[in-house]
Amino acid sequence: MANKRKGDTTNDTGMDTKTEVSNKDSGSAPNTAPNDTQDKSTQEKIEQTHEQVTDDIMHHPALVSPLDDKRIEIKSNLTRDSQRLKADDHPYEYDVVVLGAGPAGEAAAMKLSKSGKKVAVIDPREQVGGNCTHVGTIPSKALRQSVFNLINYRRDPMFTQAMDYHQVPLNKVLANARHVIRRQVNTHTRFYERNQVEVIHGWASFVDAHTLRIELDDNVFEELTFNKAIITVGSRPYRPEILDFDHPRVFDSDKILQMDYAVKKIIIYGAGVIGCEYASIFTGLGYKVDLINNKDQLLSYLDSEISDAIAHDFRQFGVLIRSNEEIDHLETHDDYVILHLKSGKKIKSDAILWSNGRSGNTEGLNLEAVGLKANSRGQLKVDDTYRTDVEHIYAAGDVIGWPSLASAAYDQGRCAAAFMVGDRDAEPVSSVPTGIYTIPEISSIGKTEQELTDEQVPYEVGQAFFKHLARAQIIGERSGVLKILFHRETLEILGIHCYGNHASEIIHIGQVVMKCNNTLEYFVNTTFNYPTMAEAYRVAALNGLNRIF
Ligand SMILES: Cc1cc2nc3c(=O)[nH]c(=O)nc-3n(C[C@H](O)[C@H](O)[C@H](O)COP(=O)(O)OP(=O)(O)OC[C@H]3O[C@@H](n4cnc5c(N)ncnc54)[C@H](O)[C@@H]3O)c2cc1C
Ligand SMILES: NC(=O)c1ccc[n+]([C@@H]2O[C@H](COP(=O)([O-])OP(=O)(O)OC[C@H]3O[C@@H](n4cnc5c(N)ncnc54)[C@H](O)[C@@H]3O)[C@@H](O)[C@H]2O)c1
Repeated sequence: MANKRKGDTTNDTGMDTKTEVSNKDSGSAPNTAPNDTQDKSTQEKIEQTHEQVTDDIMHHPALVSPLDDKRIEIKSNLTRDSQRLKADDHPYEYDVVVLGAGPAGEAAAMKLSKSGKKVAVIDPREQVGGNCTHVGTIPSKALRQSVFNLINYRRDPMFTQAMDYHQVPLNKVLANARHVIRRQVNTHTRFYERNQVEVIHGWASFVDAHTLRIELDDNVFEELTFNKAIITVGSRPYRPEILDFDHPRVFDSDKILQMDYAVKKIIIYGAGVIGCEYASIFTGLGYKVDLINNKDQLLSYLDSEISDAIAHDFRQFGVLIRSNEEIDHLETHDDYVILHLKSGKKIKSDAILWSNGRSGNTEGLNLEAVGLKANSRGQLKVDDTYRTDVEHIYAAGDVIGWPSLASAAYDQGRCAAAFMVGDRDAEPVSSVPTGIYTIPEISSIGKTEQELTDEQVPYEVGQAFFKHLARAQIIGERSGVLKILFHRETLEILGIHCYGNHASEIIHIGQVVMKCNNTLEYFVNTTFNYPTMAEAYRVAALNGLNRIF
């Protein structure tokens, strides 16, 4: 539970108490003030709130809801007025500075603030949320949802006939994503405001072990001093020198969000998570896709049955998977590109999306000034407490490499801060589920069949195919499977692998059961709602138990 501090304006439900006062003023809440003194103080509070509302509008003119033109209520002046005392004994301006306002930075800042530290978060973007909100997880998932809806409309005979379906440019399909981003920014801005974390917009680089230089604008710099720092600067697409990303037909996962023309055919180079998710998005939009994989299997770290299933479905939807291939060079023309592969193959297409890896954003940090060095992918090495080789500097999120997921980045940031403030129960992030938002989704936790076979663990498999589940039939899910791998003697659950829509949600039921050290019998001895997708666990468990003799 967070420490409640003087000046904290949130109550225990997370609601803003000043907003409640404002509601009373507008007559929407019952007036229960019992005496004159309280009436007077309520009136003062109302006036203060009105002053603050005007102040907020002046300082955050952009924070107006796009849907109803209502000002987003935030408490901007709390940060400016905060008279927070530094908890630590040191001569610096801040207890901790956090470099980067993505999920890792935000979680670190919230934990530090709630532990009573004076914190500043620095990020060059005008808005918080990091690459996750602006170019990564959020836009790609919102885009996927729009495409998913489009696919369902097209399958429905009622709409197929009514809709004159043409190829739509990607940036048009992104309209919904823009709303989601805006809402996410508003939500996260309030978190910073309410937790009195100062957000400074600029590029940070180290001057020495306790000083940062911030580029606020072109050639406008400011310096600040700090006792400790957490580096959460995230990552960006890796751009090999042989490609010209300024060319209008050459894209990476950031630039693709601006694609303003429709294409018929696209090459996706790199069949990792980003490449596979975009293969689903593009085929959903009706594009033909050449997916270039430098390995022999798609997403080879997945259970091979699941990996085979996605490859099979991709082919059905018009993706041509080219395995064990490597780029030689790319020929660019005004309205097409030709990819030359080392195997001698040539592929002509309207555009190319390069989705082969990411690099940590450490280049501009002047790490030498603090005695740190990033690896060849721009990533920093940390120990189990997220501490770098320099004692007072920690790092979390994409910049430390594995697993490079928003889900884990948030937990890593919080844990890094917890270790920094000396929480006894802090634990490093170790077990992370996979959630891949292809169409259909893939999600898994624990070991794969290949791993268990290599380790000579006597396991058994329980399966449930979605097509047999009542709920799946009702909602029209035709493909999908849930696989539970369990120890055939102890019935311990060793791995859960799910392929099909809602897989990324379904997996968490199994994750909890695993985490609580329940065996496969839990799913048989527990009554599930019917009809649900969760019923897949009961079906799979029974299927597995029937294999035991
Ligand atoms: C297309 C795509 C889809 C994805 N989908 C998913 C998904 O579905 N699920 C999932 O869990 N993960 C997904 N990810 C991964 C996820 O987005 C990242 O793991 C996550 O954003 C990492 O968070 P972070 O806090 O480490 O950094 P980021 O989100 O990268 O934020 C870092 C911030 O630091 C700032 N910064 C950089 N340099 C400096 C500097 N010198 N000074 C100050 N600030 C600086 C950056 O501007 C940025 O705002 C996806 C990624 C991509 C690219
Ligand atoms: N749903 C999700 O969870 C989701 C969705 C999209 C992206 N992501 C995250 O984004 C990250 C990037 O995904 P991806 O598909 O681009 O690639 P990837 O990390 O899967 O790697 C693709 C290939 O590029 C190579 N590579 C990686 N970084 C490199 C670098 N800096 N220089 C040279 N080669 C490099 C890798 O070895 C690999 O062969 C992944 O780590 C993934 O976790 C997650």
